[in-house]
Amino acid sequence: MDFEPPLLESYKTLLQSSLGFGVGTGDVRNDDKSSMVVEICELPLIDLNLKREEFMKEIIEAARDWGFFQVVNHGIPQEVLQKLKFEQKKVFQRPFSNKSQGNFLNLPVTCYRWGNSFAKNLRQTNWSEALHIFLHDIGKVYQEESLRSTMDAFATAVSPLVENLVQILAQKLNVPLSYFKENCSEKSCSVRLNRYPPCPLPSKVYGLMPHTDTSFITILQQDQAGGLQLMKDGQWVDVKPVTEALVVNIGDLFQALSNGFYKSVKHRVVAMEKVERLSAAYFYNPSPDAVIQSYGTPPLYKKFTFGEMAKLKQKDVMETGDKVGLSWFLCTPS
Ligand SMILES: O=C(O)CCC(=O)C(=O)O
Ligand SMILES: [Fe+2]
Repeated sequence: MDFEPPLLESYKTLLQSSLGFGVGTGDVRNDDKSSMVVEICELPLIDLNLKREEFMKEIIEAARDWGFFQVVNHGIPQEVLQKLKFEQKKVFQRPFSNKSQGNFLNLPVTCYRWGNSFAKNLRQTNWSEALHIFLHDIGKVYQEESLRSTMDAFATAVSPLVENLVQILAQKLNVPLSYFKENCSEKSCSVRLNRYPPCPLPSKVYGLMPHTDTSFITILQQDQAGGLQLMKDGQWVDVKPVTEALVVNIGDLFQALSNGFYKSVKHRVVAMEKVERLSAAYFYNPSPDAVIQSYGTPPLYKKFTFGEMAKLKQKDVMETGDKVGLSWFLCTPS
């Protein structure tokens, strides 16, 4: 299994110190009272074949109340999604030495991530590996033609869906209709392929640590393994996989733009002992110089550029293992 990243080895010190001090239950899934109960519940499931006014209303309500929803009849051919899964499985089976050395697939060195080298405690662990590719870099993967063309087909198919969704969400606000065309492009959006290997200590670490996405919105394809959870009314809730559905979630930028009307909700992936899990996320981001302002009175957040936010995030993650995110820009700091 020379493709597996040495996750256990990398978390050895954190695991040993947690055992030594016997912190709480030692189970990251129950790391605060609010997370003791995990309910199985179904997110709003929205059919994009309904009348436009009907699904628009459902989308706006779900983004406001949940920050998450699932869509069916989304227009992405199942064949593209299945092919992506196949290619994704294949690419992660390349030897770890190959994946982790710079220039993997002719991509920038930061494209491949495994575990979390900044983790300061077990709540910041990721039992996973990921390939994060900006759309304008997909062409660089020319030596792996089937992976390149499949990622290209995925990005091309998701693009009209994501543009449709942001227009619907923006219509409710006073955001100029040209806002997204002017600020978001191929250069700024990205795809992240995630792989969660089976984990021998699923109660000690996360598959993916709790976080909010920095994007405007994220479109996610998850497989049937389950494990994705979101925070709803102070409790962790399972996002049960629905065949042929895609998960959509609001990111920090839309929360800011909507003056807090739409919610960027914390989510995480629990580690699983027996099964491998794959997911693919499409992040709809603006260019670094895009100005994000809160459309609402009084504004909750000061104006900021996406570049400023990204820099702060990087600094916070390096120093503390986690990001502060939008709170940096609150008009009245909490
Ligand atoms: O794998 C998942 O289901 C979630 C992935 C995710 O939250 C992310 O990549 O930001
Ligand atoms: Fe996420």
